[in-house]
Amino acid sequence: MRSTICFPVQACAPRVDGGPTAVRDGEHAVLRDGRNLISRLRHDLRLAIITMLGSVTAVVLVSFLVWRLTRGEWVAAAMDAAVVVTLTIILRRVWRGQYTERAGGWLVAINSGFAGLACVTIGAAAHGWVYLVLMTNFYLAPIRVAAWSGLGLLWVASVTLLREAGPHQLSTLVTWALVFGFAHTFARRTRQYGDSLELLASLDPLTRIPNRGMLEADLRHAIATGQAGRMGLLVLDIDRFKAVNDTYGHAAGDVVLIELAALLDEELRQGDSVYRFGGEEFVMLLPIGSEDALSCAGERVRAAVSSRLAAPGGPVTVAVGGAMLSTERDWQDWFGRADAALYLAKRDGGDVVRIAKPL
Ligand SMILES: Nc1nc2c(ncn2[C@@H]2O[C@H](COP(=O)(O)OP(=O)(O)OP(=O)(O)O)[C@@H](O)[C@H]2O)c(=O)[nH]1
Repeated sequence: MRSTICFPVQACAPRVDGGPTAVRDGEHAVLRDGRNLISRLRHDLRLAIITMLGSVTAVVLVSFLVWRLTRGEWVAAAMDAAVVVTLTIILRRVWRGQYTERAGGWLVAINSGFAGLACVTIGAAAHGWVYLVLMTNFYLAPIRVAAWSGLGLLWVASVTLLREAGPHQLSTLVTWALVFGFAHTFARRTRQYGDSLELLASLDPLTRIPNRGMLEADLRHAIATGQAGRMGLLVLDIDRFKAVNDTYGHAAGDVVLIELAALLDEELRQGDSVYRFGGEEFVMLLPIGSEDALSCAGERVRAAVSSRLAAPGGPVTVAVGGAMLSTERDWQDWFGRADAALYLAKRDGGDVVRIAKPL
């Protein structure tokens, strides 16, 4: 099956004239930013927790600040003000989509520091905050940062708690430790599930090789890192594959696809990658220096397939189209050149390699 490449729709240029329309555009932009933020808050748990904790901490600190000002405690008031300003900067950056992880780390440090300070200054009244901070730290920052901050807080809080020894203090200490342990385990499990999901999302379920999403990401990366003249792309399409399905059944077709993926995987050299683009079309991305070298690589793979791969009815062959990365800025343009070369290989009867001319 030939691939269909979708090109992005050209974005409309924004209006630059003044007057009432510009004011309305400004209002629309504010509304749009607001809607974007709400949608991101719905989908990004860490962003939602940073927003909730950051806002609540800022509001609580502002009330402390006012209280300290009325009592003339200037140094403490200045410290509160500094933390409120820091929190506001973090929240603004996070809402604009910048530094979520770093901001989370700062928030973890601020929250743990303040919870520890509160234990030292107001004692038992701050114990509820210790639970909250121990738990939320793991949603805000990388596990290691959260764990060390949590251990620091546990240490400070325990020292203040054990000034008076008794069953109440022991019970509080044990429940803090348990909350910390559960939050740590839960965060590790969640990260493992996240990693497995990411892996599943990047692999083709039938052939277990990287899928089209991975290919697009790698093509974009090659373009972004300036690999022009140093990266080549081969697009392979099985010849008359429909006949295999129609004659021997879909399951036999699936076996051919799996075996082809395994064979291409075996043919990879250092730095090469293979992907299933879709249907019976596969792609190889190779660090390679010229059209001639790309043609040789395509020929080697084509010959390997025709000599080693068989369907129930006989040998399987592939048509191969290739293109070196040139001045393209979009992966679709690069892929489009290789796909046009593949079209020529198909037109010439398949089981051949055609490489796109240099731009
Ligand atoms: N078994 C199986 N078949 C698939 C899969 N994906 C696509 N196909 C089949 O691939 C075939 C593609 O048919 P065509 O586009 O006509 O391609 P072709 O028969 O190889 O013809 P040429 O490319 O012109 O040589 C169709 O029969 C699809 O059903 C899959 O995952 N498993």
